[in-house]
Amino acid sequence: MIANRGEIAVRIIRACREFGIKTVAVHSTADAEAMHARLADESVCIGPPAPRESYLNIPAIIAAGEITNANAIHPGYGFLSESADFATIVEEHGFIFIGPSPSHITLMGDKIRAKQTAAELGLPVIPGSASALENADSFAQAADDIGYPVLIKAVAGGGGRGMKRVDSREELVTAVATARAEADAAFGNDALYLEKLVAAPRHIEVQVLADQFGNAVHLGERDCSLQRRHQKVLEEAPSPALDPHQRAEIGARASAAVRELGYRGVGTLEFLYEDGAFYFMEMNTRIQIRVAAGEPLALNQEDVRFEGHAIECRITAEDPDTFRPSPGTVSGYHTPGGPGVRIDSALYDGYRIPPYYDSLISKVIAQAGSRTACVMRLRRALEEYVIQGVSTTIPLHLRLLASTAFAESAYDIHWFERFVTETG
Ligand SMILES: Nc1ncc2cc(-c3cccc4ccccc34)c(N3CC[C@@H](N)C3)nc2n1
Ligand SMILES: [Ca+2]
Repeated sequence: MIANRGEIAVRIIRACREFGIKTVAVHSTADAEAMHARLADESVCIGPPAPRESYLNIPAIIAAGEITNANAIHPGYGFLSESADFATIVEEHGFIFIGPSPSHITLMGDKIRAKQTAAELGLPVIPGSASALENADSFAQAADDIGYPVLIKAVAGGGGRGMKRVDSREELVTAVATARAEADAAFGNDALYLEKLVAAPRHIEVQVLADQFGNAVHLGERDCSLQRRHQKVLEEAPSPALDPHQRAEIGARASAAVRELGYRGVGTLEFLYEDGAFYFMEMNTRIQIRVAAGEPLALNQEDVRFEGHAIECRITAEDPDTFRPSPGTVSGYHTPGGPGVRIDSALYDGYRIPPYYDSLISKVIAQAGSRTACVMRLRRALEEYVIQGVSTTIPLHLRLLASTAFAESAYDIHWFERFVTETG
């Protein structure tokens, strides 16, 4: 059973069908005609459109698993995928949770413990306070030790929420008070800590694969620096910023850390990268169906080859200049094709994009022998893609691919937000 919707639910259903695994979809009343509900072997309505009454409604999701006799629940990403409570309840009800263990989710949800664990595993971490800080004096002392500018972060935070940049001693007290109130409101936990600000980094995600027999390999990295308000806009592999030596080095450290952690499954280790230095940020983990079935890895690091280039554009149903959401009926739909082009989407001709959920509607992925060829192929695919009836960010992606900064891969995590402001 897939406790999710949209393109990720479609992708999971496709993977299951190729293994001959029966699938159950859950959907809100707004998603009764959605593709994931149609593709699955069975589909169960779990409530009204509001996420807290449907895709975040744990009792309704568990009940759907019970009445369909599901034996495993896959959370996808977002929604309940990083909720330790959900993972625990799923396992308590006798379902396999196809995701990280509740203890791993809890560990990675506590940003201080996650950093301590990463450091113990030999990963480079961002200089900062070893624990949460209480009063203004301890913040002032820690900030003087670290050196301004510093970043105040919520221990229970993540995804960019609850971070506050502080450039001088004068701003510190107010910033701490504001950050504490925001953390309490957002996470019900006002614990804060301090880190040295990494001013203009790239965001690099290293993919690792491990089985429970102690084998772990890394599958290279994705550069996810092009983002807006913590939503990825475009991802590419390999990162244009890394040379083969750096790739091998950070990959080896990531797979060694996962091996040491005794972790099994597919995992992503997120790093900030600046001036040749990596800094561990967080670890996202998934369990692949095969590894969940307990099969040993069929490959070792020497078998892993890095060839060519791949770029993924994440298309949203938003106005390409104002980013105002643009739900509505897809009145005409034609997907690009040809060699090296993949479309991951739940759209179809006549589909009604609901206003209740996040605006990602499609991922266009191009692969080619070089970055230049990949950009040409991706542009051709985006120009071929027809989505009528709603606004999409396809024009913005074409502008991004045509920009000099992109061609020269001269961008950091902040560049895209400036680019849309200047050229919007
Ligand atoms: N010490 C220090 N310096 C700079 C940082 C910059 C970010 C950050 C800030 C803004 C956008 C980002 C996009 C991708 C990755 C990181 C960011 C950051 N994040 C964003 C979400 C959360 N994973 C941590 N932490 C940082 N920490
Ligand atoms: Ca993450």
